[in-house]
Amino acid sequence: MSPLDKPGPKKSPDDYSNDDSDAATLYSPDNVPSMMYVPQEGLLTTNANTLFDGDLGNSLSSGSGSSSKLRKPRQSSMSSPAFQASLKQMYFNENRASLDQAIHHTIDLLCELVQENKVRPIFFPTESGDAENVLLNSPQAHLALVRNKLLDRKVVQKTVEKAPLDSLLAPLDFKVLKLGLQMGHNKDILTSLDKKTISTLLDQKLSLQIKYLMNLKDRVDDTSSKVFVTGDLNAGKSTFCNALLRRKVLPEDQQPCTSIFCEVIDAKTENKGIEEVHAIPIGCEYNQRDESSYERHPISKLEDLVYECDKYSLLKVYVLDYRSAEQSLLGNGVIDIRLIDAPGLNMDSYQTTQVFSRQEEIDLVVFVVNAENHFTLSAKEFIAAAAAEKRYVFIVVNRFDNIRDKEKCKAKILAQVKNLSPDTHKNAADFVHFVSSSDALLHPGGGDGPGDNDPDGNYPEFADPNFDHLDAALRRFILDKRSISKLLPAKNYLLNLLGDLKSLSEVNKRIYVQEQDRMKGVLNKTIGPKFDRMVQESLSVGDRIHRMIEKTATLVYDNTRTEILDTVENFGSEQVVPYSGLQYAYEYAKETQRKMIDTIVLSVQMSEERAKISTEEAVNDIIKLGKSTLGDEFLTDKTFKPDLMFTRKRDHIKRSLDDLVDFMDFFDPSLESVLMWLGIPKDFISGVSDQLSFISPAGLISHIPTSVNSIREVVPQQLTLQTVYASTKVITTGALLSKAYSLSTIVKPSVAKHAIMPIILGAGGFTLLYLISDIPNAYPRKQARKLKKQVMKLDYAHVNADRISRECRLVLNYPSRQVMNNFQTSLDKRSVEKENLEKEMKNAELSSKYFSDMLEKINIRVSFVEEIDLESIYSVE
Ligand SMILES: Nc1nc2c(ncn2[C@@H]2O[C@H](COP(=O)(O)OP(=O)(O)OP(=O)(O)O)[C@@H](O)[C@H]2O)c(=O)[nH]1
Repeated sequence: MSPLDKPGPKKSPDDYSNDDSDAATLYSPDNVPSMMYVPQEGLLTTNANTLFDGDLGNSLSSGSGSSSKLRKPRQSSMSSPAFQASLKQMYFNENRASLDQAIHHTIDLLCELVQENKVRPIFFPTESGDAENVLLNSPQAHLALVRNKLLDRKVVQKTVEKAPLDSLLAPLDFKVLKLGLQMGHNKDILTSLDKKTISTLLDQKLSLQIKYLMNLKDRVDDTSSKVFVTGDLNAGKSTFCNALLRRKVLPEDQQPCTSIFCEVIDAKTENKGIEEVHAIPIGCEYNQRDESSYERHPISKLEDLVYECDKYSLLKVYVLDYRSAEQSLLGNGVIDIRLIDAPGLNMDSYQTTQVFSRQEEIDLVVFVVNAENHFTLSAKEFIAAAAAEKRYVFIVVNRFDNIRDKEKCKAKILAQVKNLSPDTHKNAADFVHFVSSSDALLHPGGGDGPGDNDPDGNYPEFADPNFDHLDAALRRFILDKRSISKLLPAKNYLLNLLGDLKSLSEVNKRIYVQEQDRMKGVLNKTIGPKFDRMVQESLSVGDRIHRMIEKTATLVYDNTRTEILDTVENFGSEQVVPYSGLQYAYEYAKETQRKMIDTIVLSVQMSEERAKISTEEAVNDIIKLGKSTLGDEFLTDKTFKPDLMFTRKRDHIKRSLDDLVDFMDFFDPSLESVLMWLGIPKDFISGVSDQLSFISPAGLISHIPTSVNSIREVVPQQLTLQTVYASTKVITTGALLSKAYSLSTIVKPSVAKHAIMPIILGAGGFTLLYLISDIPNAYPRKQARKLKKQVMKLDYAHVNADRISRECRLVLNYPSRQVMNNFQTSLDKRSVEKENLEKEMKNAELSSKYFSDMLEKINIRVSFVEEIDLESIYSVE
C-alpha cells in the first residue's frame, strides 16, 4: 500500500531529489540527526526549523486510514538527503506495518483452512505428474479415498477411466506450497493414503506455512539486517567479508577452511565494545546472557575455530569497526547489520541443509563465485532458489584480477545470470559485481585493526575501484532501499502463498460444485429409487413368504388329519395280527390292540415325515425367493436340518386309549360275517349288502315277534337267515330264553316241548360255533370301532395335525425371518448410504460455499498486498 494519497501519480523521493546516486551523502552526519517525522503533527521537521512553507500541496497520508498530511516541502528541503532519509524511513515503517497486517491476515486464512480441513477434507493436488498422482488428483479418486479409506488402485483406475476427461484436474503448479513440502514425491506416504493421512499431510503443510509466516513477520519486524555470504568452495567468501570490514577478521586460506557459519556482529552495539568470539556448541541454543550456551574465545583463535565443525554449530564474531558511520557497514548508525560467512556450498549435506534452512532469517543473499570457474551446478541451483524467494541476489564474481579477457568473462557470466535470476540481471549494475576482494584489502597501511587508519583518521583508498562500487551498491540496497531488500522478499512470499491458496480454493470450489451435482444425480437416479424399490420388494416378499407358510401349514394339517382318520377308518376290515386259536384269544386281543395303536402312531409319524419334506421344500422356496430378490446381499448363516423337527414323543395316544380287553369285545355278530362264515363269496355279500343294510342287530331284536301271530306274519317273509340271525343275537344277549318263554305261552307245552328244544339246541350250537369262529374278525372290528370312538373323542387327528402344522409354521418362520432380516439389513445399508450421501452433499455444499467465501477473502488480501508499494519510490534500475 502506498502511503501516497491518490489521486495523482505517486512521486518517489527520487522525484524530490536532484541526485540520489551517491549513497554516502545520504548519511551526512550534518543532516541525519536534524531531520525527523512527527506523526502527531503529520509534519517532517528539523530540531528547530520548519522545513515546510504554508501550502498544502501534495500530501502524504499514513496509509492506515489516518488523515494526517504532510505539507509539501520546499524544493530545497525536499532535495536534502536528510529529508530523503526520513521520508524513506517513514515509507519503510508504513510498508512494514502493512506487511505485518497482511501476514496476520494470511495466517488467519491458513488457520481457517486448517480448521476447515479438520471438519471437511480439502482436496490437495500434488505437484508430481506421474501416473499415481494423476489418479490421486482426480476428484473422483480423492473423494473415493476420503470415503473408502483405502486406495484400491484397480478401483481408482477404473473410476478414472470412466470419468470424463474434462473433469480430471491437472496437478497445480504451486509456488510456495510446492517448495515448502514436496509431498507429492513421497511415494511411501502416497501408497498408504487414507482420509486421515491426507488431512494430516495438508494440516502439516498449512501449519508449516503458519510457522514460516511467523518467522517472516519476525524478520519484517526485526530492525536488523542479515547479509548471508555464500558461494562455492574457496571462492573467496571470507576474503570478501574481510574486504567489506576492511580488516582481516575471518581466516582466509588456499585450502577450504570455513566449515562453520560465522556471524560477524558489531561489537560496539551488541557486545559492550568487546571483540571476541562466542562459539556455540552443537545442540545449544545461543543466549548471549547465558554463558553456558556458548564458549568465549579471542578473535585470534578464529583461525582454529573455523575448522571445528564437529564441535560448534555457529560462531558469533563480535568485531569493532573504527571507521565512521558513513564508511562502516556494521556500525552504519542506521540499522544493525550482520554478515554471515557460510561454508562452501559443496560441503556435506548437513551444512548445505543448514544454508537452506536459514534462508528465511536473512534479508540479502550475496553469492560469491570464482571468476575462473564460473557457476557450478549447485551454485546455479542455489541462486535460482534464492532468486525465486528474494527476487534479487547479489552476485560477486571474485578473483576477477586473475581473468585476462575480462569482457568475455563478464559477458559469459551475465548470460548465465540472466537465466538464473532475470530481475538480478535486469539490474546487473547494482547486483552483479566483478571484483578482486584480495586487492580491496591491499592498502598502504597493511595489517589489521584500528591502527590501519591513516594519521588523519581517514580510511585508506582501496586498490579495486569496482569494490568501491560494490560496497556502495550493497550499502545502498541494505540501508537505503530496505523496503526492497527487507520487505520485498516478504511481499513476494505472501503473494506467492496467497496465489497458491487461491488456486487451492478454486480447485476445491470446482470439485465440490461438481461433486454436489454428481451426488444429486446419484441420489435422485440411483440410491433414492433403489431404496424405494427395496421397501416395496420387502413388503411384497414378506407377503409372499407369509402365504407360502400358510399354504404349507394348511397342507400339512390336512394331510395329517386325513392320514390319521383314514388309518382309523380302515381298521376292522381284516385281522391285523395272526390268530393262533381260542386258547390265545386274550393275547390276540392285546396284540391286535397294540398293533392298531401302533398303526395310528405310525400314521402320525408318516405325516411328520411328509411334513418335514413339505417344510424343507418351503424353506428352500423361501431362501430362493430371498436370493432371487436380494442377490449378493442375501446372506445365510443357518442351514435347515429337518431331522431336528418333531423330536418330542408322540405316543401319548397309547396312554389315552383304553387298553382294557372286555369279554364282549370278542363278539361282534353281523349278518355279513355270518354269511362269510357260511362260505358265501365276499363279492356276493357286497352285492346284496345294500339290501341287508337295514338289518342291524338292534333292529333285528326289535323285530323278533312277540306272539305266534306275529311270528306267522313275520316267518313267511323273514324265514331262515333272518331267523337264524335273530336267534344268534337272542342267544348272545339272553333274549332267546325270554323269547322262548313268551313263545311257550302261546304254543302248547307238549308241542313246544318236542319242537322248541331241538331248535333251541341247534340254533344255540350254531350260534356258539359262529361266535367262536368269528372271534378273530369280531375283535378287530369291535376294537376298530372302539378306537375310532376314542380317536374322535380325543380329537386325536386334529390335535396331531395342529401340532405338526404348528411346528412347520414355527420352523418356516426361521428362513422367513432370515429373508426379512436380510431385507432389513439391506434397507438399513441403503438408508445409511442415503444418509451419508445426503450428508456428503450437505458437506459439499458447505465446502463449495466455504471456498467461494475463501476466494473472496483471498482476493481482498491479494489486492491489499499488491497495493503495498515497495518499489515505486526506489527505482532499482
Ligand atoms: N587472486 C585472488 N585471490 C583471492 C581473491 N579472493 C580471495 N583469494 C584467495 O583465495 C583463497 C581462498 O580465499 P577464502 O576467502 O579463504 O575463500 P573462502 O571461499 O572463504 O573459502 P572457504 O570458505 O574455505 O570455502 C585465499 O588464498 C585468498 O587469498 C581475489 O580476489 N583474487
